[in-house]
Amino acid sequence: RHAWDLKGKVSDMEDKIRNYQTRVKSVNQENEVLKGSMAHNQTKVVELEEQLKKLEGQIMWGWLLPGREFSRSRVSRPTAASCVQMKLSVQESTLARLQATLRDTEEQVRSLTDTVAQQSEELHAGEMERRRLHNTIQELKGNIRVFCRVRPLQGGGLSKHIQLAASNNKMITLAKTEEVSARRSKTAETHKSYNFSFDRVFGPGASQQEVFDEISLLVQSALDGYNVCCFAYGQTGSGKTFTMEGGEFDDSRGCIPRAVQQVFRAAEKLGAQGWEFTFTASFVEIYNETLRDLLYTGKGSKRPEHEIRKSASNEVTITNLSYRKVSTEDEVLGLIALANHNRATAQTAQNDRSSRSHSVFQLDIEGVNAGREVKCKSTLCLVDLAGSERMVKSQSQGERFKEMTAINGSLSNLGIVISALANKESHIPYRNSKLTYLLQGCLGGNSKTLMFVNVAPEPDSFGETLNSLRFASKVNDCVIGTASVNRK
Ligand SMILES: Nc1ncnc2c1ncn2[C@@H]1O[C@H](COP(=O)(O)OP(=O)(O)OP(=O)(O)O)[C@@H](O)[C@H]1O
Repeated sequence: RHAWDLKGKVSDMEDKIRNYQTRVKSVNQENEVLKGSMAHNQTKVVELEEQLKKLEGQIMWGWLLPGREFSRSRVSRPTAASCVQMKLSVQESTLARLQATLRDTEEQVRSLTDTVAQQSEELHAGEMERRRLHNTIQELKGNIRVFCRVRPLQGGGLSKHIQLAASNNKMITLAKTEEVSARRSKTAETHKSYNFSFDRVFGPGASQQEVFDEISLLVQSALDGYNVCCFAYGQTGSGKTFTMEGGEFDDSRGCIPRAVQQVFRAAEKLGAQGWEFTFTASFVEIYNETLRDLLYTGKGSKRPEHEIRKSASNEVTITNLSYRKVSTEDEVLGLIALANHNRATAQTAQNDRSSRSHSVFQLDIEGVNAGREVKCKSTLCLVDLAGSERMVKSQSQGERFKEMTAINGSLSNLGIVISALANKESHIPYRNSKLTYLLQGCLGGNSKTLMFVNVAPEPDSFGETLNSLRFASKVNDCVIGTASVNRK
């Protein structure tokens, strides 16, 4: 392949991965068959050994008490003795046969054990190779990706000012026709259109499953030991929460519950290859540059304050935050429900608060393959950002002004951090906002980042949509360095 033929390389890699997956599947099946036949043989060995013992007992019995069973019969002693002799020799030859079978079976068990060990070695090598190939594909696709998602109009369909390219699912055009005053109080029409292209554009008809299919590869990367951060950006009501959390029905579930399901299912499969995972979940809200624990269950009056801290090993933690060890999908879903309850309580106290706060769900993943002394550690971070509308539109005052300043500050700092990372600047201003400070482990060189830009299709959202798409396309232009796996 030519060096520029990234698509070709991706498709080669995908073919390779498919081959590996088929091989791993068939090795797994062979393994199962071998294990079954080994168990069968082992039972047979036990049976044979028992038979052997019985026979040996009988022989001993025959030697010690020759003719015992014939003593009361009418058969004469010499005949009885020769009968016993015959019986004994039959038993001795059976014994010899059984001993030979036993030796054969033991040999078979040994060779099956060797085969199982060799196949589990191959399986492990296959898994490591799958991880390498998977990561190469992710790197070819880019460590920062931007997806655009257009929400359906209230009554269905797509508004006239938004056009999506049917050919490649990657382009979106915003078009506007305006009347402008011309000479002698006449008016003229001007037509303006703005084109944007992203890694993927989802139209209003895209299902939650279709959207998740695109990010599930990144979720796999999180299990393979890479930090992954996925966030939804867009104005209030554009579909961020729907994309991240989704609705209550099975097919309307969003990225967070689907990602959690994938993580637990994949971890269970890897368990068969000796991997053991531990998961820690946390859920935090950033409102007006203040952190709030969404998994807090204590008294409202005793809510602690939180600070972001960075350890010597550059790990970001939050003081007094609930870090919950979880081991099943249901436990995490329970925590998400608790977070929603906590958010709803704050929402009643302050109208529309959730639109004006960022919510950050983090799942810390630690994997150990004790038999092979391999470890990996990563964080999957899924963020529903605050509404991105500009200050001018909301004509904010007082408390609202403070909120808008905090939101605009943190969102624009997010853009600054991403572009500083892309430009490989020596100083990355993570500390300028709580959001970037908290996300610093999941942004940048050692991570894979995905941004959703959510778009509302209503004509009166034109300005905000244009603004969001401009921000997203700046992020899209960033190429962030190669992610490295957190493996020991
Ligand atoms: N793709 C979609 N398909 C169907 N309904 C959607 C879609 N996206 C969003 N909606 C609906 O549109 C409404 C607004 O969406 P949502 O609450 O997700 O927006 P948001 O950007 O998170 O807003 P906020 O900033 O207020 O939290 C909701 O009723 C949601 O169910």
